[in-house]
Amino acid sequence: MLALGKLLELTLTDHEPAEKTQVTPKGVRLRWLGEGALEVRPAESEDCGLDLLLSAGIHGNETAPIELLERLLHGVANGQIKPRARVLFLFGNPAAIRKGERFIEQDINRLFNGRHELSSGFEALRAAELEQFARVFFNKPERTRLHYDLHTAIRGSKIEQFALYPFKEGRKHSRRELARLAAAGMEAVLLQSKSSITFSAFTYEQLDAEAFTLELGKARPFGQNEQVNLDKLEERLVQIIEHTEPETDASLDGLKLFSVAREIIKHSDSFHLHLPADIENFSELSKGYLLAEDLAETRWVVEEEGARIIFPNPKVRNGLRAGILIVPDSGQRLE
Ligand SMILES: O=C(O)CCC(=O)N[C@@H](CCC(=O)O)C(=O)O
Ligand SMILES: [Zn+2]
Repeated sequence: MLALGKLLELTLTDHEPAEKTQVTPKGVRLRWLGEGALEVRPAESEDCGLDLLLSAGIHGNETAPIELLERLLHGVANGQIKPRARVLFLFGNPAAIRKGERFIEQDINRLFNGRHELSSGFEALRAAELEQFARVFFNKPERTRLHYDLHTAIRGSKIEQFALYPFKEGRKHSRRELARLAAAGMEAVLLQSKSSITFSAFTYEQLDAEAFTLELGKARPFGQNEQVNLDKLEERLVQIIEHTEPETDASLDGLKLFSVAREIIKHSDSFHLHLPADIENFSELSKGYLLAEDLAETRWVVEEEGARIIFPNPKVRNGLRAGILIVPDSGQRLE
């Protein structure tokens, strides 16, 4: 296998490859762009016009998606996968991946869309660098742009695999992309209703990519991911890369849709979340339930019918989201 196919090994050992570009016997070009960043380019005659960004390890302890990208890259480097799309592989937070932690100083996934400029430290610098990798990758006109940012969650979930679809004023969520996600094994999609500071929000809002955060199961250390079944997603990603994807049925039968009712923001150290520590994502909360309290007698009471909670986390920094309250969505505003 070409040495550049070992991007994960290079990243884990903080090693810069001697040879930055390598070409497979079939004319597929692999180019190392920097730490944790590798571009794959098919021969011009094979290129199907899709630019696909695959990122993982934005949170360093979310290893199943990192292992998935490594398998795909090995497949490309040893000729088993025959790319017809340009693909950018990114490992988001190499220092945190090496330590097996979500982040070192601060959560990179709260530093996009300009937030890194208001901050400092290496995670802010890395967020700026990731934005630049994405900006350069998606700068070619008249090509289709797609970004999947792969994650796993801190806690168990009543719905194991789901996507978060960013929001931009005046832009509609695509039914076709949702059908593609369903075919890739996603059981639910959360339609965002406001701008955000995550990586997928950046590529969606600023680079005009179709972009998603994919949540794929529970975060576990390297080599302990046998409970995270990524077969359907892997199969679909190979088809997207090879341009052999079957036409997807545009009906969204079986795919659950949700929208954000409210983001729960932790304002102070007095923030208290009234949920059991082991509560699962998508747990239902009844109307009238006192979800959280904060200083100045702030109270978060559930008012919505059919409300559920995802990503509850009282340990986030003040000013950041400590959970998302979601409600079922009819899908009427899809394009
Ligand atoms: O399990 C959790 O609490 C967080 C899992 C995770 O990392 N989720 C992403 C979602 C990003 C998005 O909102 O698109 C995150 O919180 O960064
Ligand atoms: Zn994550």
